Amino acid sequence: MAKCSYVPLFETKQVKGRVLFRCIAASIFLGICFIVMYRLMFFPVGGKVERWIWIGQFLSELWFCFYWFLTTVSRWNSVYRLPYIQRLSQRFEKELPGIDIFVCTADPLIEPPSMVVNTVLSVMAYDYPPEKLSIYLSDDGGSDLTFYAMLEAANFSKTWLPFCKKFRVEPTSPEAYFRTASEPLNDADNWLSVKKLYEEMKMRIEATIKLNRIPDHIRKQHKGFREWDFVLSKHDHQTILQILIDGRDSNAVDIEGNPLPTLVYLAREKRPQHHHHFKAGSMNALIRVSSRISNGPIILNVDCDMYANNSKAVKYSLCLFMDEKKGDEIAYVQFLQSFDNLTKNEIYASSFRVLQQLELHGLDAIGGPCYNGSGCFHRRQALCGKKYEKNYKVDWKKVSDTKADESASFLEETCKVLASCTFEHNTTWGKEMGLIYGFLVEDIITGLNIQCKGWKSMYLSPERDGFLGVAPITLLQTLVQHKRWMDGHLQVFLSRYCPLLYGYKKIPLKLRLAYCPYNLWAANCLATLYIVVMPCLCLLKGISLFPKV
Ligand SMILES: O=c1ccn([C@@H]2O[C@H](COP(=O)(O)OP(=O)(O)O[C@H]3O[C@H](CO)[C@@H](O)[C@H](O)[C@H]3O)[C@@H](O)[C@H]2O)c(=O)[nH]1
Ligand SMILES: [Mn+2]
Repeated sequence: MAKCSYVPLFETKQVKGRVLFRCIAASIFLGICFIVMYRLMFFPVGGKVERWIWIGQFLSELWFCFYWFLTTVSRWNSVYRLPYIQRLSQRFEKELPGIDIFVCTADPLIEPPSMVVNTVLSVMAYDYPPEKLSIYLSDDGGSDLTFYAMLEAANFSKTWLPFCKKFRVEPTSPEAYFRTASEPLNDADNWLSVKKLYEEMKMRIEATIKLNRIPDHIRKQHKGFREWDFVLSKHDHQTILQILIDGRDSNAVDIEGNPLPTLVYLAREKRPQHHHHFKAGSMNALIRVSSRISNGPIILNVDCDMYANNSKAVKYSLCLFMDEKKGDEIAYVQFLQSFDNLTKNEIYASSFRVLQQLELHGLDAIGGPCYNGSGCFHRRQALCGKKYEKNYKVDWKKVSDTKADESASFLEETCKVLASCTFEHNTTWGKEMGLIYGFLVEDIITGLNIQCKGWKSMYLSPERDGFLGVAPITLLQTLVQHKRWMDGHLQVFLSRYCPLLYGYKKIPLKLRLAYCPYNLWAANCLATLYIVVMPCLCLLKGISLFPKV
């Protein structure tokens, strides 16, 4: 392609309202100056207790000022990206790369297989050539119930994919779609019959879950069930790998004869004496297994509780990765995460609106958003630990066709070792390669590490949300999640990966500072507790905190 004909595949725009935001920030800064002046000028002279309380308050206030400064860094300059998928289709019609999609699930009781099925079907139905999509489900629950649900999904996809195309279904999760859509005027019979098929499938899955075992007549339907004869428990079993749909097989077609995406079920080996490293461990096993089977240069990671809500998301992300000028330095493209179970007043602020709609756009302007675990497209090489080198260029023609040519059963057997407990021994998996182990927020630390290797990341928030998930909505769920995140972030701050030090000379200072409000989220509790408790105690004791007039 001639260089002079370069037309960008995406544009970067400034978020509106910056001037207003900066005026408000300036006024807050002025307020802070007054507070500091007040604390210094009216320092109590009499009374030892008063003096110490005063100092405590002053320190708490200084902490909040510092925290405000950190958050302001990430909000100062916000940008958003505008991808042009028409240009992408025109330019790369034949060279679109393979996409490997990883869905993680861990427990059939907490994450019901009927939900997992919906997530898997939603990503199978992306508006993208199906022969270039490979979906991998990692089942850390090692459950034959989840495996059975995947068989049902594989079967239903033969109807669902052509249906999505015909009726331009959005969202492509059947549960979410049928919840709100009503039948069209034309071809209502067909529409209703597919809805019925879906409901029957859902009922079959739920009945099996209720039964809590796979009935014999179903067990006979697939060779894969025989694997469970050797499963001792969820924490003690061999690798189970089954290619449920082999996209390379010319017989793997939907009811209209179009090819289907590849669908793979993986339950990596688990043994009580080996640490499994939670989601990071399962992602790393998926990276290795997929590299043998489909080896897509781009990997999408979604949690099983987050379905694809925008069928164009793959193409949107490719507009960024494949842009000739700016694409080659991007390691990952994080999508805004939204939730479809939010309560009206959202009393626990479970959707993290300020983070999602403001701060991540700000981070995007100063080096890139963090990796948030779900709804994120990765460049395989960057995720596998490659450092960014100047003038690194991808030849999309070369990487677009890298599938294995061995038979599915051969692949099933030979890939098992890649997901075994001992495979990672004496390797850099979990340290330099793949997702990093040992942190409660493996996503954040992995994203930071990738950025420190010279890569950029970008943030996408299309008008129609890319992904919709399930947020905690009860107090208990919220406390558990927030505590885990706070712990995880503080752990990052206190580790050798502390952005301020680890990122020195690797990422911009602004980005290092912008990571800190999240890392120091837990540390806020000390100042907050002081400010909340002390004045009340003083009131009870009759200690005056204000200057006498
Ligand atoms: O041993 C495990 C534990 C969890 N998971 C999966 O990891 C995902 C995230 O777990 P969840 O309990 O839903 O955590 P959330 O707090 O909702 O997840 C957010 O925060 C996590 C880090 O704390 C990230 O891993 C997630 O991607 C991010 O969406 C789910 O799909 C799980 O199935 C596994 O695969 N194996
Ligand atoms: Mn979740």
